[in-house]
Amino acid sequence: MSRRVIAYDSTLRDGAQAQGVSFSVEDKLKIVQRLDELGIGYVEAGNPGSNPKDLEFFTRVGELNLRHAKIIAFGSTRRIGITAAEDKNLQSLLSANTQAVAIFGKSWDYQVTDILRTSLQENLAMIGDTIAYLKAQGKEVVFDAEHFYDGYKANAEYALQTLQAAADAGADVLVLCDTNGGTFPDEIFAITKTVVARYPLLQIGIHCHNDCDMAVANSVAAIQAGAVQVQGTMNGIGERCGNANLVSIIPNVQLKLGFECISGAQLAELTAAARFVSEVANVAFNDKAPYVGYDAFSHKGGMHIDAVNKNPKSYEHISPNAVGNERHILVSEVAGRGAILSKLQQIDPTLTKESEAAIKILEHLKALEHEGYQFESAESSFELLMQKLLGKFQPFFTLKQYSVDIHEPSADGMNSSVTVHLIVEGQESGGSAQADGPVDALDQAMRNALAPFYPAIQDIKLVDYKVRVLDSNLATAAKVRVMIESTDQQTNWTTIGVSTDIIQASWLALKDAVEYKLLNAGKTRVVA
Ligand SMILES: CC(=O)SCCNC(=O)CCNC(=O)[C@H](O)C(C)(C)COP(=O)(O)OP(=O)(O)OC[C@H]1O[C@@H](n2cnc3c(N)ncnc32)[C@H](O)[C@@H]1OP(=O)(O)O
Ligand SMILES: CC(=O)C(=O)O
Repeated sequence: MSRRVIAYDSTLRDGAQAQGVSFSVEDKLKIVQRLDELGIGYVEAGNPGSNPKDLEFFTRVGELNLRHAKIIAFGSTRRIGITAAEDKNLQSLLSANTQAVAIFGKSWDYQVTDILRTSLQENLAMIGDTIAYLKAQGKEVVFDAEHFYDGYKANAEYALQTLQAAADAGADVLVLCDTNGGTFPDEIFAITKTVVARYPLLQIGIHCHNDCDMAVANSVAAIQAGAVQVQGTMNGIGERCGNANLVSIIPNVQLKLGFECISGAQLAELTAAARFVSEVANVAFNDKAPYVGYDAFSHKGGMHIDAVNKNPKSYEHISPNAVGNERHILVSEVAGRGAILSKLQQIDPTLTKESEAAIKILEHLKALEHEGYQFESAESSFELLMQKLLGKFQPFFTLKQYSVDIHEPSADGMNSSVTVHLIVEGQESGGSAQADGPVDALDQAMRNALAPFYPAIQDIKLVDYKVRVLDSNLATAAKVRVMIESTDQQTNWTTIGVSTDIIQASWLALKDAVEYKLLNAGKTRVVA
């Protein structure tokens, strides 16, 4: 039977120590619920002695109907020279009313003398008294040995005495912390192995920080050395460079090392959970994140795409489905025919890699990318391009002319007036609009001209508009690339335009956005 590793999440405690992160009570409750659904064993949810928000959270978390996660309240050992019962922070910790608590204590001699400014003996008493007191209140106690690895390297005998004080007082789990994140995996492995051998009856845990970009590797090394509890945060958010990223650790230990951590069905929720937490934390999601990033299974090189089409294992270390992610085939100047074939076959199933059309479209794609287009992020423009080059597309409208008038100072914020003349269904149709920018006015004027013929375009909303200057050494004569993301509330799609004129680049991207919507709304215009 495979060994079980318990995932212990500290997103809401150590993650909340990340620069720029501040969770509301509602945020915390939502995240706890999601972590519970993911099968996380422990959720360290805050420090009740720290602030009223965390105290309120602990009064409300009982409303959730949790199935997996035990909620942990976190705090430090008692203050110097008082009893545990007299310590206000410990009283707050108890008021959180959780079944389990985590206590951190110093295990590096220098930290005791220089930071706590007390004797090594008093620190051992602080650890022992605190844990004994919490055990007497019926708590399950996790002891975080802060700076354990640095402490062990400086004074192994004392670092081990701190663990012994915790074990003697009845701690249920001894967690070895690489608090400064400066230790390497070989050291973590060797030191953890020594501790695991010393405490065969106690659970040993690992808590790593990412200051050398080693936190995941270090956590995995500790598990290989016998640790059974792994602490970390979702997406690795945390103090300084962050904590060990549970989103990488869980699939690593489960899929690569064969340990049991969460169920297969829960693992398939990992991508959605990681993105959810990032959204709630208001931290930009890392598209390059292993396992769960958008790019984790994106293939761009033509030879890679050809191989993945033949057998996904050729360039994928696991199936993206295992972690709830998906494969993306990117179309670009480094693609080959294999990259565009499946897209071409959706339009004309008779096409093959050897078809003249496949070769022609690939050449056209590469020429446009040389001009500044970038289709990997604008697949809708590429779909239209394929339709057009295959002679399958009949225009919904053609442009006769547009004129743009930008006037400053603006009257009531409307500085741009646009008139658009289109040919639709063989008739001329005009539209005009005023807005607080020329692109918005152009968009509205085009819709006004088209709405009588195609009411569906009223559903389209602009979600994002990005401009990138392509050859900046030409200053104002440079080409610009405009990318527009649109939505009709059901799907989102991105289109692109490139020109030396920003209005024309925007027009090209807007026109593609509307054509794509019309094409997909009815498909009536595609020639059979
Ligand atoms: C490695 C980690 O991430 S540990 C967790 C760190 N997390 C946090 O600090 C976030 C929550 N912290 C807080 O809200 C506040 O620091 C509080 C409420 C806990 C304490 O606030 P204050 O009483 O004003 O103290 P302050 O934060 O300035 O200083 C920390 C004190 O804790 C003491 N301390 C540090 N570690 C420990 C410990 N393991 N056991 C007992 N006391 C400790 C320090 O020596 C210092 O004491 P001093 O004031 O007598 O010098
Ligand atoms: C306990 C903790 O957060 C640390 O040592 O890093």
